[in-house]
Amino acid sequence: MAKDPVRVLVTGAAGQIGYALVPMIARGVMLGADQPVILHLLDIPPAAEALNGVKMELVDAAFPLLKGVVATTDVVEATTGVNIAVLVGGFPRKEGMERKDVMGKNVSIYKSQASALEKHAAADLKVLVVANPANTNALILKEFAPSIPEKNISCLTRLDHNRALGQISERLNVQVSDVKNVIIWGNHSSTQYPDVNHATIKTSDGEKPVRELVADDAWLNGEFISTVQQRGAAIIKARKLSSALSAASAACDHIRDWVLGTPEGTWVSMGVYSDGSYDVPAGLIYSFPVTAANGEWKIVQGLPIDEFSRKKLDLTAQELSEEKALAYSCLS
Ligand SMILES: NC(=O)c1ccc[n+]([C@@H]2O[C@H](COP(=O)([O-])OP(=O)(O)OC[C@H]3O[C@@H](n4cnc5c(N)ncnc54)[C@H](O)[C@@H]3O)[C@@H](O)[C@H]2O)c1
Ligand SMILES: O=C(O)C[C@H](O)C(=O)O
Repeated sequence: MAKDPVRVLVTGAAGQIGYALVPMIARGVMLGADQPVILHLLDIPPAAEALNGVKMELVDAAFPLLKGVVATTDVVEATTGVNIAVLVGGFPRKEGMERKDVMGKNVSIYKSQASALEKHAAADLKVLVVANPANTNALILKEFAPSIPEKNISCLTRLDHNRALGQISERLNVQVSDVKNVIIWGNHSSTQYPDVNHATIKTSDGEKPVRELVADDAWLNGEFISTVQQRGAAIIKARKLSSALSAASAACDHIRDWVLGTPEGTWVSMGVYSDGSYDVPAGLIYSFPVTAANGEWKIVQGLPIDEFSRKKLDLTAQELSEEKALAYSCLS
């Protein structure tokens, strides 16, 4: 029997990530090739005409899985009945700006969208915040939507995770699909800690540690980390626009693994509400290694953390605590 359609909201749908993301969702990349979807697209009035153009193209693409498109500038209409919300709407960082510069503009959007989602979305709503500052926007959303379970609110660090896989694959000239279990800890910002201490590569002799195969700790502890941390800025410098196709693809990976489950023996990185695991302060949205099954994620427990890593986990937690305070000061 055909499945009932899932309603997926994309905010900022007239923007560049939105333009890359909505066809992926309509093709089944996010929820599977047998899952019909109804797309809810929200943007603000100045972008209404462009948003309508996106809707026209979705109709023109004749996606078999796409059962309807609601394109609107009305937050209530956009959020009504949605099962999944991918929140991309906001102001992106431009060349030379730090994420903190976009804080004030964005957290107030997330406060108001929290209320709309709380009132109008489906009871099983899962939220992915993409717009920066992604962790802190997600935290504000959580705090201003107290009836949405905290386990249903997340932010995107899968792009950073995928970037780390990509760097290892390039360095060793191996298939990216043979690299797994890197971790992004902390903030989706330049303080994030891309950690390869538990990462492995599939070889003809079984799985081998990334550290052993790379055999260059100076690179792994230095340039590798800074390349992943600074990749967003490098894309902005090259494109004069922030990453879009890779962000859209990562958003699909994030929701797919959350809803359909992570492969056996594999974890991914998700920004989720901290419960104090790994001595990360509770009450932050922090990126952890997670596995998922039956639509629920779980933080991978018990990984040994060495002294080098500990400092980096703490540094990015510190930044998130400061962002939280700054967000509240912007809202008051
Ligand atoms: N977490 C990540 O990995 C990651 C990666 C790339 C980009 N980003 C962030 O994603 C966001 C979107 O990036 P983009 O390049 O698509 O930007 P963009 O400017 O092209 O698109 C943003 C869209 O949001 C709309 N918008 C603004 N306020 C809104 C509101 N209140 N409600 C609904 N829509 C609203 C704008 O009109 C615009 O169409 C930015 O904040 C960017 O920094 C995050
Ligand atoms: O760095 C940015 O602001 C853009 C985005 O978050 C990215 O990681 O590409």
